[in-house]
Amino acid sequence: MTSLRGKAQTVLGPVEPDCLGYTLTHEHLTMNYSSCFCPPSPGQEALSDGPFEMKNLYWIKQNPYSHKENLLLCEETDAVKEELLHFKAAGGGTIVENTTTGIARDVKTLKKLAEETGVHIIAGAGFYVDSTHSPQTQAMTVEQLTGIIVDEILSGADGTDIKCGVVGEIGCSWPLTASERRVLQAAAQAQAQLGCPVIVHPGRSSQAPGRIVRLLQEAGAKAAKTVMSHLDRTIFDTEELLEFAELGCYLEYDLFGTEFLHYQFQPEVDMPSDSQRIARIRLLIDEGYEDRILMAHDVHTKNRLLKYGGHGYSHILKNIVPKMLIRGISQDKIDKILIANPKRWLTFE
Ligand SMILES: CC(=O)NCCS(=O)(=O)O
Repeated sequence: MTSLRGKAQTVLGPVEPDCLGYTLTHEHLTMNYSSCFCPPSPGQEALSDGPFEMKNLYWIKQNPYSHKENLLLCEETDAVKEELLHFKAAGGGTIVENTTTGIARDVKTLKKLAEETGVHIIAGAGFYVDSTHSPQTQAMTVEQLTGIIVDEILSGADGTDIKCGVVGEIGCSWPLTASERRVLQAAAQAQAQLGCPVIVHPGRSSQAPGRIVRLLQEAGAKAAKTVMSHLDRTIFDTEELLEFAELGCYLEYDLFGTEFLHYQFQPEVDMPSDSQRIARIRLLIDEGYEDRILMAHDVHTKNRLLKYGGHGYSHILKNIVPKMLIRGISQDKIDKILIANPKRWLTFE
């Protein structure tokens, strides 16, 4: 328990959770994803190094991780600011910015964006996947990692006094590496000490989410303060999904707007469409999990921005909510998913 009890913590300081409003629980406003570059298919190297052009946009949409410039969301602060103003005009209130150590978190830029747009921005503490862990991170004990995470929440991140308000996204590969396991245990200890929200990026296996939640629980975390991200690309089987839901964590469908034929990180998986995501959410509501569902876009490459012909940060509010209503999901349930559930998760206990 800390003085943050009953509050949510934004990059501008603690706020009353009632003021958060419509909340996207998994986005990035500035990050560098070059560490996850996927070499292009033979013969496509020139496209990979080339600039954004109208005639390349479809290729970039299908191969987002093979276009080098596309991975540099950190270069687009002006465009992101404009988009945050659109998000606010569409009724948006809060964005949880999940960039952690390893993919170029920039809390100073987040603070400036919050000041200039009036959107509440909540920054993430902790570490991304193992391939981005520094040798120092790899060598740390759970206690040392816990100390860093707690400090990022209580004192400030990256040498600033700008404080994080969630732990994560904590990056996990499949299978989990030893360093990732220690980071998860540290996230759990930070949660036990501070009562803070935690959010996890699972490895690409349907077994990963369950393993992670159990590991967190064994290390002292509460499933009810934990979000499992990227379920859209991770659990496809209905029985497996409902079994996982029983563990009691938040179930996040956060790749809205991502529609492609070929999922570069895992070609054997068919990335669902937005309509299929809505159908999964409908199923979870029908099965009684409406208090556990969260939604977001996880914008993390340039091509997802309006500036590059993408869907932007307002896609859920402008396009997905109307479609959810058409599919029989009531406004009351939508408000649970986009307001009440994020608020409960983001409030420190
Ligand atoms: C930034 C990030 O981790 N995005 C997730 C991409 S994935 O394809 O869902 O793993």
